[in-house]
Amino acid sequence: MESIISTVLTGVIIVLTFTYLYMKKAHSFFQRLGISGPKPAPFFGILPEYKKKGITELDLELINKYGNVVGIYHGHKPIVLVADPEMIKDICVTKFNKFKNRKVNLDLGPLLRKTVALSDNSQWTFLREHISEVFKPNYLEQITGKVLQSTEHLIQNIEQKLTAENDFNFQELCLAFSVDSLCNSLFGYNVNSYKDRDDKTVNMIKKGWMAGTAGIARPAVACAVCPAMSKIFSAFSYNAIPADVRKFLTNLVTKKMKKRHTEGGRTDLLSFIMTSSRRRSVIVDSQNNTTKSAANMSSDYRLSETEIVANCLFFFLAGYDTTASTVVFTLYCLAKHPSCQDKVVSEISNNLSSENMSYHEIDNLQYLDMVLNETLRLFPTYLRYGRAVGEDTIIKGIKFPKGTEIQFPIYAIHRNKDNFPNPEKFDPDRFSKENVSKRHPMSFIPFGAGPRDCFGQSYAKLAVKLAVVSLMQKYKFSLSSKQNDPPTLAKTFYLRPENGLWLTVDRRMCDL
Ligand code: HEM
Repeated sequence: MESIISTVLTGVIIVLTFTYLYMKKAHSFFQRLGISGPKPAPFFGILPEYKKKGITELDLELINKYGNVVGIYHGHKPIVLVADPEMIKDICVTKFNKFKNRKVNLDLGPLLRKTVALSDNSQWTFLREHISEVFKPNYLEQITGKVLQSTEHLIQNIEQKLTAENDFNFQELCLAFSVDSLCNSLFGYNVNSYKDRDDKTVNMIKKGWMAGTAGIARPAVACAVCPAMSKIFSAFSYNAIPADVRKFLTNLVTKKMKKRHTEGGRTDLLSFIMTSSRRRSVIVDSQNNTTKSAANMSSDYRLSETEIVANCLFFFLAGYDTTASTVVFTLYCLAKHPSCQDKVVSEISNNLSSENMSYHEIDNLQYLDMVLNETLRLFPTYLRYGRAVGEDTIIKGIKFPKGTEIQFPIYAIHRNKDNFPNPEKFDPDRFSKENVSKRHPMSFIPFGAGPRDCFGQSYAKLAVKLAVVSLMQKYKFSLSSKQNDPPTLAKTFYLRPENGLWLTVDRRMCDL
């Protein structure tokens, strides 16, 4: 008995000693590179701080205390936060080829692996080239009417609410607008999901969104604390997107593709993606591991079906919450600053000629653009983005070893007084042409930067502007007494108000 106990004890001591030595070595990474940062908590590094403070407060604190380059640990995984605009330019633009990919520490499954955002090197180049094209103005012009249909639903839902009260939470309404607008723009599926809460397509998309965003937090933490876990997840074929969502979306997209293939004549992003992919000469379906020459294909499209399904799903992961929260924060800023709201309203009434607003008319509203940029400066709904170091590189005397992960703390960069004096103040004039030209371009990066920036930004800006214009034409907004000011921010990866956003709505005497 005694010998069993002593063997077990010896085993435990050996395991603990190895774990301790591993942790010590992992947590000395930044010391060896001469990069400063907070002392990591054993095993978890900085992870517990996210729960306490949220990314926003934590990033502000870190950059204020340690400067524009900070070393932090997610569990045992080192991450360099870079907030220096010149270094951001080097990493994202000038030396892009050395920092082309994102660092993926957990394989999210074969479907998400085929998205532009999570693919690497030549697969990324190919996907990006074909898919990003459909977000160019000539295509967006054709889907403007579809986004407008979703703004009509938004107004119907507000009118319904106004029969009972004029004080309500806009977060839910705008989330519904965002998913409706994406469904309509992407597949021509015109839905009012705020009213029709049982809509199966929207519910499946929301389930996929939840699984692909908040749902990956725990597995990601497990891999950060114990890197060997990523192998275990792979061995068990971990898939971030539940099987029923994958099956539903695959059926939906392939059915819609067949219809477009046989009938044609659609104006939605899916049709545009199919057209754009025709130029591809070789088709690789990595799920089936097959390669075909496009010339031998009888079908009309050239991206594999799985690639198209994956990227359609990703548009919801990337655009659903971010677009909705941007509408909500813009309304909040305008409600809080009535003189800016008046300026937006007079710009609309002076410049918009017809009921049916065109892409170009909306794009020409310069003051609205300044308001949106200033909102995104204060409330960048995507809080951090990152790059992996592809080869050892020295920037401004700091060595970035190959394989290291870099993240850019957008919220802290936008609220740094060196970039934006008096940073807490809402002042759209910061985005006048003259003022923009005086600033470093990388001090404002709500959509990332360089060849791998967000190509959905043109769609997101169009959707937000159409929603804001449609609402301003009908209603006047002020802050509700139920709304705390400034709004408490949720401690999530995407920026959103914690308890929704409450606004008071009054009908304008006559529509603009
Ligand atoms: C206000 C809304 C949005 C914000 C704030 C936002 C922000 C961002 C940011 C910061 C990145 C990382 C860029 C980089 O690494 O340099 C990104 C990437 C991306 N976003 Fe967005 N996004 C928004 C909406 C959308 C929408 C609506 C779509 C698609 C319909 C979209 C699709 C993408 C894609 C595909 C990528 C990856 C690009 C690549 O890896 O090449 N985003 N977004």
